[in-house]
Amino acid sequence: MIEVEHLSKIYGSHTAISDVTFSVEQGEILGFLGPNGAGKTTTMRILAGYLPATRGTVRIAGFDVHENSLAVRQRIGYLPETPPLYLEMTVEGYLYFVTRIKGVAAGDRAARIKAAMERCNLFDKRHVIIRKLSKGYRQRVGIAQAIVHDPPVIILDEPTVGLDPRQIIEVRNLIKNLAGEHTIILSTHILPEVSMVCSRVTIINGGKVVATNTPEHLMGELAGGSGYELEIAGEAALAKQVLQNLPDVSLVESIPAIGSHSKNNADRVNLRVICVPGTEPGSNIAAALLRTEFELYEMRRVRATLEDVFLELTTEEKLESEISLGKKDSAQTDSTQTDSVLAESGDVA
Ligand SMILES: Nc1ncnc2c1ncn2[C@@H]1O[C@H](COP(=O)(O)OP(=O)(O)OP(=O)(O)O)[C@@H](O)[C@H]1O
Repeated sequence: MIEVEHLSKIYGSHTAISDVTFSVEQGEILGFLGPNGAGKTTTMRILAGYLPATRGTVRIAGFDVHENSLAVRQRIGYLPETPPLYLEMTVEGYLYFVTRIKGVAAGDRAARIKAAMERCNLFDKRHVIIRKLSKGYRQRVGIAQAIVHDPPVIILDEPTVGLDPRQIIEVRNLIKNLAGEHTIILSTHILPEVSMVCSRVTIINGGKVVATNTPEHLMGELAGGSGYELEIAGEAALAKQVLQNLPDVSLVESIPAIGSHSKNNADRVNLRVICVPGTEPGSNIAAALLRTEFELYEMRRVRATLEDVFLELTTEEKLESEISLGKKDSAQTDSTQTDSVLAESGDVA
């Protein structure tokens, strides 16, 4: 439904995006994720036909954005970072105005406006002047204007930015409910938004696409899979040898004490076992330890998160050649660019 190929945009001497390629299938929600300045808004504006690309092509529903701009505009709904609202109009009056400029047939307008207001939970506010609405309601009006002509494709640029946690949940639910009937591309720098709302994600950094896949695949493959943390009594070197020989175990390493008992018992050993992505050798690990008469005091699952993937792909300095579950902490400390992303993700999760 959306095909973006080798897209570049150069502002003067500054390359904002370079060779960006991805596609969005009919009915799916693609998250376009990247840190500040990565090129998200530039890409969204080119997709929506508001900005010409320097190089590359965008096709929406089979139409080239550059060559068939009008046909594309009729088929997309676009919510820019700042919704284009006329503050002195009522909600209903504004949506009526939008249906007129989007070319909705006169006989269909009332029904389309009612459907959009109901979808966005705005019906009770239909006679209210937009200036008097809260930011959350204004965002709903922004989404209503993007869907009022029932476009097959919806482009949303940072749709939850500046909203409070309750409004964020409402807007995310609204977006999820639009999927299926509509194809949606959603730009964001908020990690939980992607896991909660999107079926696939394209990660952009420094104007370049660094990964495209499902959140689950990215977490499983790129962040090195999941693992287990163990507290046992016995000799660390021997335990490592036993565990390293098990199928589906890719790495065994010592870690600092994971519980207070560990700190108070000199014979306790703490280990992290990293597994081959997609495998679950937990029961084999426990059985092997008990068979070799190690005492097992604690065993817990550690899963890689989308944050691990995001940090790995968007942190300027590569930390180590191999990603391991243990790298997350050091990555968070080293990355200044992604601190705000992580702080924000914590706020709203
Ligand atoms: N009109 C412009 N002229 C010159 N440079 C620009 C212009 N618009 C954006 N840029 C630059 O292009 C790069 C990408 O900007 P863009 O706004 O697309 O990023 P973004 O991922 O949307 O960032 P944010 O999350 O902060 O909105 C940035 O380095 C930005 O400074």
